[in-house]
Amino acid sequence: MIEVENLSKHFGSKTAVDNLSFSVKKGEVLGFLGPNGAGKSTTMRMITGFIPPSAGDAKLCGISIVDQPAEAKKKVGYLPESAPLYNDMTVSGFLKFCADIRGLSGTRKKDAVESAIETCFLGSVAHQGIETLSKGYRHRTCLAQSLLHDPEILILDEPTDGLDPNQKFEIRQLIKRLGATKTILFSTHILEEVEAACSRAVIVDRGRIVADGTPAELVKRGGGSLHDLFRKVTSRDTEAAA
Ligand SMILES: Nc1ncnc2c1ncn2[C@@H]1O[C@H](COP(=O)(O)OP(=O)(O)OP(=O)(O)O)[C@@H](O)[C@H]1O
Repeated sequence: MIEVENLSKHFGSKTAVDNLSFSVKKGEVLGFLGPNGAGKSTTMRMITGFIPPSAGDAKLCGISIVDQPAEAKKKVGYLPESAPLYNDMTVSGFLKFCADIRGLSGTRKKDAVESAIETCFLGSVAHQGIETLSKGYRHRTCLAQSLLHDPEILILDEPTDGLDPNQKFEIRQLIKRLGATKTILFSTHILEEVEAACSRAVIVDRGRIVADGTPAELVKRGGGSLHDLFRKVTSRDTEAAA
């Protein structure tokens, strides 16, 4: 479903992503882990076509994001790290606006907006201004926009970042539920999320893969602790920035 092939990104002399290759099979929920600055967001931005790779490619349902970006983007819903929202719109107004951009109209647009509102539990705030929403609802509104075109693939950049424990739980449950029908790649700093929501995880460090396996395999490799494995295979942020 997602095939990342020798993907690299250089910003000047800085190599953010270094010849990365991995694949995510249909129905997998892959956790994308790594310390700050490891290259997770940059990888996700390249896979979703927001920035061009310096080298390599990513295929979404077999379609190259480099050669056929418009077609490939149709296959994917993306929740960026700092998702843009229009504060002066209502939730449903914003989702209708995003549906327009996705090229949906008529009944398809109405159904898509209703379905995204229902899936993300936004019914009670659908007609409320985005600026008046709590962080959790704002977050779910961002997530809802990524679902409008019913993509086969979801790429979520730190979907639980900044949420309170109840909201984190809700988003994890939602990811698990969406994972029943979609292929999901999501980044997180919360290692417990791997066991709670993922069928597989990849740990990156300095733009390279340093571990890849099921949560059980990774825990075993860490001698019973995913935290221990993470500390063993990744560098401190002071080193990573060097
Ligand atoms: N536009 C840019 N210009 C220059 N350097 C960049 C740019 N975007 C990212 N970088 C650098 O690339 C490296 C990887 O950044 P990236 O945001 O992908 O890491 P990350 O794993 O997502 O980190 P975090 O967990 O903190 O979000 C970092 O050193 C970062 O400073």
